[in-house]
Amino acid sequence: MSTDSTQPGTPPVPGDGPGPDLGKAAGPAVGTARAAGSELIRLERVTKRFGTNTVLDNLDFSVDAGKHVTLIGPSGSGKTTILRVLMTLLKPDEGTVTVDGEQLFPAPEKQVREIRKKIGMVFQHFNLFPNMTVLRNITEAPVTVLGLSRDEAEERARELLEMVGLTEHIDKHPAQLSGGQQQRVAIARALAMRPQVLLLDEVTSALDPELVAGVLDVLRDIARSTDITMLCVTHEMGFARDISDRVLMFDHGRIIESAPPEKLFNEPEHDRTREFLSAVL
Ligand SMILES: Nc1ncnc2c1ncn2[C@@H]1O[C@H](COP(=O)(O)OP(=O)(O)OP(=O)(O)O)[C@@H](O)[C@H]1O
Repeated sequence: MSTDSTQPGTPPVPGDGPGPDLGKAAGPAVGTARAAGSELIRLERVTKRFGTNTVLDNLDFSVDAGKHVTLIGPSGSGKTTILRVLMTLLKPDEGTVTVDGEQLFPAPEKQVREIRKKIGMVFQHFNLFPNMTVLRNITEAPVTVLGLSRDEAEERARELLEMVGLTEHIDKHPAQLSGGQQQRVAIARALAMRPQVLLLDEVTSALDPELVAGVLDVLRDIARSTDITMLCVTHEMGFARDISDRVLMFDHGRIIESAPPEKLFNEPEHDRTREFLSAVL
């Protein structure tokens, strides 16, 4: 299937819009090259329950390489749970999850580790190592997990810090930075692993309002100038509109509407989507 698909019952919406222009990638290489258009993530009939609470309900969707897909919907509808399943932080009760053609549950530990290297995640709370400098925060995993030399890792880190506009803060510790700056370090740290897909979980929710725009601008730039696949959970509808090839509207653990942003935001088909958008826009 050449476009991101949705669960059965959701009408397919033609046209994901243009994919990223792979030829115009400027700045540092942030992802691992992967044929655009091939399927990178697939969830099939995924159900996750916490006790009697069904948080993901027989969910099907896929994301093609190079696409930017955004999950929106009310609080508690299961958006973050999807990202946590992809990160193998949670195991679904039913269904299959495939990343780059390899199944995650069950999978041998070595395979899980290899799949995890293909996935970068940025969390709501930046989760930086407080005792390490900015540079060390970014180089640590490439050195210890990927086996890069420290010189190679530092060269990559410097390119990424330039991209997120933090070159002059390279030797500082997280506590010396604003929340927005810390989040930009977290973005650089995720990209330093050259993941195929970047998962973004409400990355601006913990920031003071005046710091939100700087972080979103960095992410817009990454979306525009690189070929990385993005799966974002966000309450920033303007951002979702700007960067997404497809927006998925969640409610009660199901995708109730899936469409390119211009369609979903301008002409939503479902009453629930209209109701949600009128509350948040
Ligand atoms: N570890 C857990 N144990 C029990 N319940 C959980 C756990 N994690 C999530 N839940 C519940 O699962 C439901 C979905 O949570 P999730 O965080 O995925 O929602 P969300 O759509 O991302 O919400 P928000 O927009 O507020 O972040 C919620 O009812 C939440 O309370």
